[in-house]
Amino acid sequence: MRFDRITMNYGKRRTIFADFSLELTEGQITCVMGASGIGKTTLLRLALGLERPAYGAVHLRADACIGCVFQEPRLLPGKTVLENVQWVLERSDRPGKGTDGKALDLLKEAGLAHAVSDYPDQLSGGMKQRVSLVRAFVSDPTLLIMDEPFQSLDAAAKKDMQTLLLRLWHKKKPTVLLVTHDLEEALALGSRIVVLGGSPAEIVEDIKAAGSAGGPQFSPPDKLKLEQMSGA
Ligand SMILES: Nc1ncnc2c1ncn2[C@@H]1O[C@H](COP(=O)(O)OP(=O)(O)OP(=O)(O)O)[C@@H](O)[C@H]1O
Repeated sequence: MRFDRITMNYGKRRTIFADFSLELTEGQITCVMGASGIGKTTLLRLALGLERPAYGAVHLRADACIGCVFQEPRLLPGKTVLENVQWVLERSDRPGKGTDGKALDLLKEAGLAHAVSDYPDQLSGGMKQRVSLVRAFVSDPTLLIMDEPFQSLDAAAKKDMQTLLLRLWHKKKPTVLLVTHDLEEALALGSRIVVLGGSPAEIVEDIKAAGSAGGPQFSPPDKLKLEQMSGA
C-alpha cells in the first residue's frame, strides 16, 4: 500500500496532510504513532477508501484483500462467535469459503474453543476482541488495518492479544498498518515505527523496530526520545 503525495482537508478548516507520502513495507507490521488529533485515523480512513484525498492517490495491489480491526470489536450481536467468523468467510471469495473447519481452527487457536456457541453479550471485552482478530485473519487478508485495537483492554489482556496477533500474523505475514498510542506496543509488534508530527502531519521519525522482524533494540534514551516525539 502506498500513500502517494496525499493532500487531505476536512472542509476548509484544516489541512491534515499536505503532499504526504508513505509506502508500507510488504509483509511487515508498520506501527503509526503521533499526538492525538494529528491524523492517524484519517490515514486509516484514506487507506480504506472512506475518505478521498483532495490531491494524490492511495495505491493498493490489484489483488489486495483487506482486513480490519477497530478499537471496539463490532461483532454482530445476533450471531454466535462461530457465526460471526463464518459470516466473513461466506462473504469472501478467498480460500476457506463454505468450510467450518478454518473458522473453528482459528477460534481454537485463539483460546475460544469453549465459546464458539456463545453470543457476543456473553463474552468479556478481551474475548470479543479475540473474535474480531480471528475474524480479520480468517480470510487471509494481504493487508490488515488496525486502529488502536487493544486500547480498551487491561495490561494482561493487551499482552495476550499482542502475542495472539503475532502468532496469527506469522502464518502468512500480511502487510499490517497499525495505529497505536502505546510505545511499548509499537516496540513489541512493529517491524517499523512511523511517527507523525506537525500540522499538516509529516513523518518525523521512521525507524526499524525489534518487534515482529527482529530489528534493533532501543536504549532507554532512544525510547524516551520516541516517547516524546510520538506523544505516547
Ligand atoms: N469528519 C471530520 N470532520 C472534521 N474534522 C475532522 C473529522 N474527523 C477528524 N477531524 C479532525 O481531523 C484531525 C485529525 O483527526 P484524526 O481522528 O485523524 O486524528 P488522530 O491522530 O487519529 O487522533 P486520536 O489519536 O485522538 O484518535 C483532528 O483535528 C480532528 O478533529
